[in-house]
Amino acid sequence: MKAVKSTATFLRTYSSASKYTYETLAVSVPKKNVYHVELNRPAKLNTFNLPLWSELKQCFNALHKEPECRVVVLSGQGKLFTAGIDLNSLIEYFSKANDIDDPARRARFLYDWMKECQASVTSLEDCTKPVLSVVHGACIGAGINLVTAADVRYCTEDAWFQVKEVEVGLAADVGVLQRLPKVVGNTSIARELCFTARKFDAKEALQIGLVSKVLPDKESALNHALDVAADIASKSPVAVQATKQNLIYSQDKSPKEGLEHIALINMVNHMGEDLTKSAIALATKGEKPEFEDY
Ligand SMILES: CCC/C=C/C=C/C(=O)SCCNC(=O)CCNC(=O)[C@H](O)C(C)(C)COP(=O)(O)OP(=O)(O)OC[C@H]1O[C@@H](n2cnc3c(N)ncnc32)[C@H](O)[C@@H]1OP(=O)(O)O
Repeated sequence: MKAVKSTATFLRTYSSASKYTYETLAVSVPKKNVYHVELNRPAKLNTFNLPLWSELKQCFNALHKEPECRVVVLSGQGKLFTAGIDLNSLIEYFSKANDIDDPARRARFLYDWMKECQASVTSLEDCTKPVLSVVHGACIGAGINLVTAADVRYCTEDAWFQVKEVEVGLAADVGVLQRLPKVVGNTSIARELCFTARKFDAKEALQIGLVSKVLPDKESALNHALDVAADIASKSPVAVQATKQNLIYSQDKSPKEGLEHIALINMVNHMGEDLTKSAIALATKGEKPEFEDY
Protein backbone atom coordinates (compact mmCIF):
# COMPACT_ATOMS: atom_id res chain seq x y z
CA MET A 1 0.00 0.00 0.00
CA LYS A 2 1.33 3.44 -0.93
CA ALA A 3 2.01 5.75 2.01
CA VAL A 4 0.37 9.20 2.05
CA LYS A 5 3.21 11.73 1.75
CA SER A 6 3.62 14.27 4.54
CA THR A 7 2.06 17.71 4.11
CA ALA A 8 5.55 19.27 4.32
CA THR A 9 6.69 17.29 1.25
CA PHE A 10 3.64 18.38 -0.71
CA LEU A 11 4.12 22.00 0.24
CA ARG A 12 7.74 21.84 -0.92
CA THR A 13 6.69 20.30 -4.22
CA TYR A 14 3.70 22.49 -4.98
CA SER A 15 4.19 25.74 -3.10
CA SER A 16 0.93 27.39 -4.17
CA ALA A 17 -0.87 25.74 -1.21
CA SER A 18 0.94 28.08 1.17
CA LYS A 19 -1.43 30.86 -0.02
CA TYR A 20 -4.26 29.01 1.69
CA THR A 21 -3.71 29.38 5.41
CA TYR A 22 -6.62 29.01 7.81
CA GLU A 23 -7.26 28.55 11.53
CA THR A 24 -9.66 25.61 11.12
CA LEU A 25 -8.59 24.06 7.80
CA ALA A 26 -5.32 22.66 6.47
CA VAL A 27 -4.72 22.92 2.73
CA SER A 28 -2.00 21.04 0.87
CA VAL A 29 -1.27 19.98 -2.71
CA PRO A 30 -0.43 16.27 -2.57
CA LYS A 31 -0.45 15.70 -6.34
CA LYS A 32 -0.23 17.92 -9.36
CA ASN A 33 -3.44 20.00 -9.59
CA VAL A 34 -5.00 18.10 -6.66
CA TYR A 35 -5.75 20.15 -3.53
CA HIS A 36 -6.37 18.49 -0.19
CA VAL A 37 -8.59 20.37 2.29
CA GLU A 38 -8.68 18.95 5.81
CA LEU A 39 -11.04 19.97 8.60
CA ASN A 40 -8.45 20.84 11.22
CA ARG A 41 -9.89 21.08 14.74
CA PRO A 42 -8.96 17.55 15.84
CA ALA A 43 -9.05 18.34 19.59
CA LYS A 44 -12.72 19.36 19.13
CA LEU A 45 -13.49 16.54 16.69
CA ASN A 46 -13.55 18.97 13.74
CA THR A 47 -16.77 20.50 14.99
CA PHE A 48 -18.18 23.47 13.10
CA ASN A 49 -17.52 26.66 15.07
CA LEU A 50 -17.98 30.14 13.56
CA PRO A 51 -14.49 30.31 12.02
CA LEU A 52 -14.91 26.89 10.39
CA TRP A 53 -18.22 27.82 8.74
CA SER A 54 -16.67 31.00 7.45
CA GLU A 55 -13.31 29.57 6.37
CA LEU A 56 -14.89 26.67 4.48
CA LYS A 57 -16.69 29.14 2.27
CA GLN A 58 -13.59 31.31 1.84
CA CYS A 59 -11.51 28.25 0.97
CA PHE A 60 -13.88 26.74 -1.61
CA ASN A 61 -14.51 30.16 -3.17
CA ALA A 62 -10.74 30.60 -3.47
CA LEU A 63 -10.20 27.11 -4.92
CA HIS A 64 -12.96 27.77 -7.43
CA LYS A 65 -10.80 30.62 -8.72
CA GLU A 66 -7.43 28.85 -8.39
CA PRO A 67 -6.33 27.85 -11.93
CA GLU A 68 -3.87 25.22 -10.62
CA CYS A 69 -6.61 23.46 -8.64
CA ARG A 70 -8.50 20.91 -10.74
CA VAL A 71 -9.84 18.56 -8.05
CA VAL A 72 -10.34 18.84 -4.27
CA VAL A 73 -10.11 16.00 -1.76
CA LEU A 74 -11.90 16.81 1.52
CA SER A 75 -11.18 14.91 4.75
CA GLY A 76 -10.81 15.47 8.47
CA GLN A 77 -7.77 15.37 10.73
CA GLY A 78 -7.71 13.37 13.97
CA LYS A 79 -9.90 10.50 15.09
CA LEU A 80 -13.02 11.26 13.06
CA PHE A 81 -14.27 13.30 10.11
CA THR A 82 -16.54 15.61 12.13
CA ALA A 83 -18.85 15.54 15.16
CA GLY A 84 -21.07 18.17 13.52
CA ILE A 85 -21.87 21.60 14.80
CA ASP A 86 -19.90 22.88 17.78
CA LEU A 87 -22.65 22.72 20.39
CA ASN A 88 -20.96 25.44 22.48
CA SER A 89 -21.00 27.84 19.55
CA LEU A 90 -24.65 26.91 18.89
CA ILE A 91 -25.60 27.72 22.50
CA GLU A 92 -23.56 30.95 22.38
CA TYR A 93 -25.28 31.95 19.18
CA PHE A 94 -28.78 31.36 20.53
CA SER A 95 -27.93 33.28 23.67
CA LYS A 96 -26.80 36.23 21.50
CA ALA A 97 -30.08 35.96 19.57
CA ASN A 98 -32.05 35.94 22.83
CA ASP A 99 -30.39 39.22 23.82
CA ILE A 100 -32.15 40.89 20.89
CA ASP A 101 -35.52 42.01 22.27
CA ASP A 102 -37.34 42.82 19.07
CA PRO A 103 -38.68 39.62 17.41
CA ALA A 104 -38.25 41.02 13.88
CA ARG A 105 -34.58 41.83 14.52
CA ARG A 106 -33.98 38.57 16.36
CA ALA A 107 -35.51 36.66 13.45
CA ARG A 108 -33.30 38.51 10.96
CA PHE A 109 -30.21 37.72 13.06
CA LEU A 110 -31.09 33.99 13.06
CA TYR A 111 -31.97 34.00 9.36
CA ASP A 112 -28.69 35.67 8.39
CA TRP A 113 -26.70 33.10 10.35
CA MET A 114 -28.52 30.16 8.75
CA LYS A 115 -27.95 31.66 5.30
CA GLU A 116 -24.22 32.04 6.06
CA CYS A 117 -23.99 28.40 7.15
CA GLN A 118 -25.95 27.27 4.07
CA ALA A 119 -23.62 29.25 1.82
CA SER A 120 -20.65 27.61 3.49
CA VAL A 121 -21.90 24.11 2.62
CA THR A 122 -23.12 25.16 -0.83
CA SER A 123 -19.64 26.54 -1.61
CA LEU A 124 -18.66 22.90 -2.39
CA GLU A 125 -21.24 22.86 -5.18
CA ASP A 126 -20.41 26.40 -6.29
CA CYS A 127 -16.77 25.39 -6.69
CA THR A 128 -16.56 24.03 -10.25
CA LYS A 129 -13.73 21.64 -9.32
CA PRO A 130 -14.94 18.14 -8.38
CA VAL A 131 -14.88 17.57 -4.60
CA LEU A 132 -14.13 14.01 -3.42
CA SER A 133 -14.85 13.52 0.28
CA VAL A 134 -13.31 10.93 2.58
CA VAL A 135 -15.15 10.12 5.82
CA HIS A 136 -13.42 8.19 8.60
CA GLY A 137 -14.63 7.53 12.14
CA ALA A 138 -17.85 9.52 12.25
CA CYS A 139 -19.81 12.01 10.20
CA ILE A 140 -22.52 13.66 12.27
CA GLY A 141 -25.08 16.42 11.70
CA ALA A 142 -23.44 19.32 9.85
CA GLY A 143 -20.92 16.78 8.50
CA ILE A 144 -23.49 14.81 6.54
CA ASN A 145 -24.92 18.09 5.23
CA LEU A 146 -21.39 18.85 4.05
CA VAL A 147 -20.57 15.56 2.34
CA THR A 148 -23.89 15.44 0.52
CA ALA A 149 -22.78 18.68 -1.19
CA ALA A 150 -19.56 16.95 -2.32
CA ASP A 151 -19.44 15.25 -5.71
CA VAL A 152 -18.12 11.89 -4.51
CA ARG A 153 -18.05 10.20 -1.09
CA TYR A 154 -15.74 7.44 0.15
CA CYS A 155 -15.53 6.14 3.69
CA THR A 156 -13.60 3.79 5.90
CA GLU A 157 -14.91 0.53 7.36
CA ASP A 158 -15.13 2.12 10.82
CA ALA A 159 -17.17 5.11 9.62
CA TRP A 160 -20.67 5.83 10.88
CA PHE A 161 -23.13 8.53 9.90
CA GLN A 162 -25.96 10.30 11.68
CA VAL A 163 -28.42 12.96 10.54
CA LYS A 164 -28.62 14.02 14.18
CA GLU A 165 -30.43 17.35 13.98
CA VAL A 166 -33.85 16.25 15.28
CA GLU A 167 -32.09 14.94 18.40
CA VAL A 168 -30.67 18.41 18.90
CA GLY A 169 -34.21 19.81 18.55
CA LEU A 170 -33.92 21.31 15.11
CA ALA A 171 -34.82 20.54 11.53
CA ALA A 172 -31.62 20.21 9.53
CA ASP A 173 -31.14 23.46 7.65
CA VAL A 174 -27.87 23.37 5.77
CA GLY A 175 -28.64 20.99 2.92
CA VAL A 176 -29.08 17.38 3.97
CA LEU A 177 -32.89 17.43 3.64
CA GLN A 178 -32.54 18.77 0.11
CA ARG A 179 -29.55 16.71 -1.04
CA LEU A 180 -29.68 13.33 0.73
CA PRO A 181 -32.86 12.09 -1.03
CA LYS A 182 -31.27 12.90 -4.41
CA VAL A 183 -27.87 11.47 -3.48
CA VAL A 184 -29.34 8.09 -2.43
CA GLY A 185 -32.24 8.18 -4.91
CA ASN A 186 -34.60 6.72 -2.32
CA THR A 187 -36.86 9.08 -0.40
CA SER A 188 -38.04 6.37 1.99
CA ILE A 189 -34.60 5.61 3.45
CA ALA A 190 -33.56 9.30 3.35
CA ARG A 191 -36.66 10.32 5.29
CA GLU A 192 -36.29 7.48 7.76
CA LEU A 193 -32.70 8.54 8.52
CA CYS A 194 -33.68 12.22 8.90
CA PHE A 195 -36.74 11.54 11.11
CA THR A 196 -35.13 8.97 13.40
CA ALA A 197 -31.56 10.36 13.63
CA ARG A 198 -30.40 6.76 13.89
CA LYS A 199 -26.72 5.99 13.35
CA PHE A 200 -25.86 3.94 10.30
CA ASP A 201 -22.59 2.29 9.40
CA ALA A 202 -20.32 2.17 6.36
CA LYS A 203 -21.93 -1.00 5.06
CA GLU A 204 -25.38 0.61 5.03
CA ALA A 205 -23.94 3.86 3.60
CA LEU A 206 -22.61 1.82 0.68
CA GLN A 207 -25.82 -0.16 0.30
CA ILE A 208 -28.02 2.97 0.10
CA GLY A 209 -25.56 4.70 -2.24
CA LEU A 210 -24.42 7.46 0.09
CA VAL A 211 -20.80 6.42 -0.51
CA SER A 212 -19.41 4.84 -3.65
CA LYS A 213 -16.65 2.80 -1.95
CA VAL A 214 -15.64 1.62 1.51
CA LEU A 215 -11.91 1.31 2.17
CA PRO A 216 -10.29 -0.51 5.10
CA ASP A 217 -8.80 2.54 6.82
CA LYS A 218 -8.12 6.25 6.50
CA GLU A 219 -4.76 5.84 4.75
CA SER A 220 -6.16 3.57 2.04
CA ALA A 221 -9.28 5.74 1.67
CA LEU A 222 -7.18 8.88 1.22
CA ASN A 223 -4.84 7.16 -1.20
CA HIS A 224 -7.79 5.91 -3.22
CA ALA A 225 -9.35 9.40 -3.31
CA LEU A 226 -6.02 10.95 -4.30
CA ASP A 227 -5.56 8.42 -7.12
CA VAL A 228 -9.06 9.10 -8.47
CA ALA A 229 -8.41 12.84 -8.08
CA ALA A 230 -5.12 12.59 -10.02
CA ASP A 231 -6.90 10.72 -12.80
CA ILE A 232 -9.57 13.45 -13.02
CA ALA A 233 -6.86 16.15 -12.86
CA SER A 234 -5.12 14.64 -15.89
CA LYS A 235 -8.18 15.30 -18.06
CA SER A 236 -9.24 18.55 -19.68
CA PRO A 237 -10.18 20.94 -16.85
CA VAL A 238 -12.52 22.70 -19.27
CA ALA A 239 -14.41 19.44 -19.90
CA VAL A 240 -14.39 18.32 -16.25
CA GLN A 241 -15.61 21.64 -14.90
CA ALA A 242 -18.35 22.01 -17.50
CA THR A 243 -19.41 18.47 -16.59
CA LYS A 244 -19.72 19.43 -12.90
CA GLN A 245 -21.57 22.65 -13.70
CA ASN A 246 -24.06 20.78 -15.83
CA LEU A 247 -24.54 17.90 -13.38
CA ILE A 248 -25.28 20.38 -10.59
CA TYR A 249 -27.56 22.49 -12.79
CA SER A 250 -29.45 19.43 -14.07
CA GLN A 251 -30.16 18.07 -10.54
CA ASP A 252 -33.40 19.97 -10.27
CA LYS A 253 -34.17 20.73 -13.91
CA SER A 254 -35.93 18.92 -16.72
CA PRO A 255 -33.73 17.08 -19.26
CA LYS A 256 -34.69 19.78 -21.77
CA GLU A 257 -33.39 22.57 -19.51
CA GLY A 258 -30.24 20.61 -18.72
CA LEU A 259 -29.59 20.00 -22.41
CA GLU A 260 -30.01 23.68 -23.19
CA HIS A 261 -27.56 24.57 -20.40
CA ILE A 262 -24.84 22.21 -21.66
CA ALA A 263 -25.37 23.35 -25.25
CA LEU A 264 -24.78 26.96 -24.18
CA ILE A 265 -21.62 26.03 -22.26
CA ASN A 266 -20.26 23.80 -25.00
CA MET A 267 -20.88 26.24 -27.83
CA VAL A 268 -18.05 28.19 -26.19
CA ASN A 269 -15.94 25.26 -24.98
CA HIS A 270 -16.04 23.52 -28.35
CA MET A 271 -14.00 26.42 -29.68
CA GLY A 272 -11.27 25.78 -27.09
CA GLU A 273 -8.04 23.88 -27.67
CA ASP A 274 -8.77 20.99 -25.25
CA LEU A 275 -11.30 19.33 -27.56
CA THR A 276 -9.00 19.47 -30.59
CA LYS A 277 -6.00 18.21 -28.58
CA SER A 278 -7.96 15.30 -27.10
CA ALA A 279 -9.63 14.33 -30.37
CA ILE A 280 -6.31 14.32 -32.28
CA ALA A 281 -4.57 12.28 -29.55
CA LEU A 282 -7.39 9.70 -29.57
CA ALA A 283 -7.69 9.54 -33.36
CA THR A 284 -3.95 9.15 -33.88
CA LYS A 285 -3.43 6.93 -30.82
CA GLY A 286 -0.92 9.57 -29.78
CA GLU A 287 0.34 10.49 -26.30
CA LYS A 288 -2.12 11.58 -23.66
CA PRO A 289 -2.34 15.37 -24.00
CA GLU A 290 -1.37 17.86 -21.29
CA PHE A 291 -3.88 20.66 -20.70
CA GLU A 292 -3.32 24.25 -19.67
CA ASP A 293 -4.62 25.31 -16.25
CA TYR A 294 -8.07 26.84 -16.35
C1 LIG B 1 -27.43 27.03 11.06
C2 LIG B 1 -26.53 25.88 11.34
C3 LIG B 1 -27.29 24.66 11.68
C4 LIG B 1 -26.44 23.46 11.80
C5 LIG B 1 -26.84 22.44 12.53
C6 LIG B 1 -26.02 21.30 12.77
C7 LIG B 1 -26.42 20.38 13.65
C8 LIG B 1 -25.57 19.27 14.03
O1 LIG B 1 -24.44 19.13 13.63
S1 LIG B 1 -26.29 18.14 15.12
C9 LIG B 1 -24.94 17.17 15.68
C10 LIG B 1 -24.23 17.78 16.87
N1 LIG B 1 -23.18 16.90 17.31
C11 LIG B 1 -23.33 16.02 18.29
O2 LIG B 1 -24.35 15.93 18.92
C12 LIG B 1 -22.13 15.15 18.58
C13 LIG B 1 -21.70 15.25 20.04
N2 LIG B 1 -20.50 14.46 20.29
C14 LIG B 1 -20.53 13.15 20.55
O3 LIG B 1 -21.56 12.51 20.56
C15 LIG B 1 -19.23 12.50 20.87
O4 LIG B 1 -18.27 13.50 21.07
C16 LIG B 1 -18.72 11.54 19.79
C17 LIG B 1 -19.58 10.28 19.78
C18 LIG B 1 -18.72 12.19 18.41
C19 LIG B 1 -17.25 11.13 20.10
O5 LIG B 1 -17.18 10.67 21.42
P1 LIG B 1 -15.76 10.54 22.13
O6 LIG B 1 -16.01 9.92 23.46
O7 LIG B 1 -14.83 9.84 21.22
O8 LIG B 1 -15.19 12.01 22.27
P2 LIG B 1 -15.62 13.10 23.35
O9 LIG B 1 -14.77 12.95 24.56
O10 LIG B 1 -17.07 13.10 23.51
O11 LIG B 1 -15.21 14.48 22.61
C20 LIG B 1 -13.86 14.95 22.53
C21 LIG B 1 -13.89 16.45 22.66
O12 LIG B 1 -14.70 17.02 21.65
C22 LIG B 1 -15.76 17.79 22.21
N3 LIG B 1 -16.95 17.66 21.36
C23 LIG B 1 -17.42 16.56 20.78
N4 LIG B 1 -18.51 16.84 20.06
C24 LIG B 1 -18.73 18.16 20.22
C25 LIG B 1 -19.70 19.06 19.67
N5 LIG B 1 -20.63 18.67 18.81
N6 LIG B 1 -19.63 20.35 20.04
C26 LIG B 1 -18.65 20.80 20.86
N7 LIG B 1 -17.66 19.99 21.37
C27 LIG B 1 -17.72 18.70 21.04
C28 LIG B 1 -15.97 17.15 23.59
O13 LIG B 1 -16.61 18.06 24.44
C29 LIG B 1 -14.52 16.88 23.98
O14 LIG B 1 -13.93 18.10 24.34
P3 LIG B 1 -12.97 18.19 25.64
O15 LIG B 1 -13.81 17.77 26.78
O16 LIG B 1 -12.53 19.62 25.67
O17 LIG B 1 -11.87 17.21 25.36
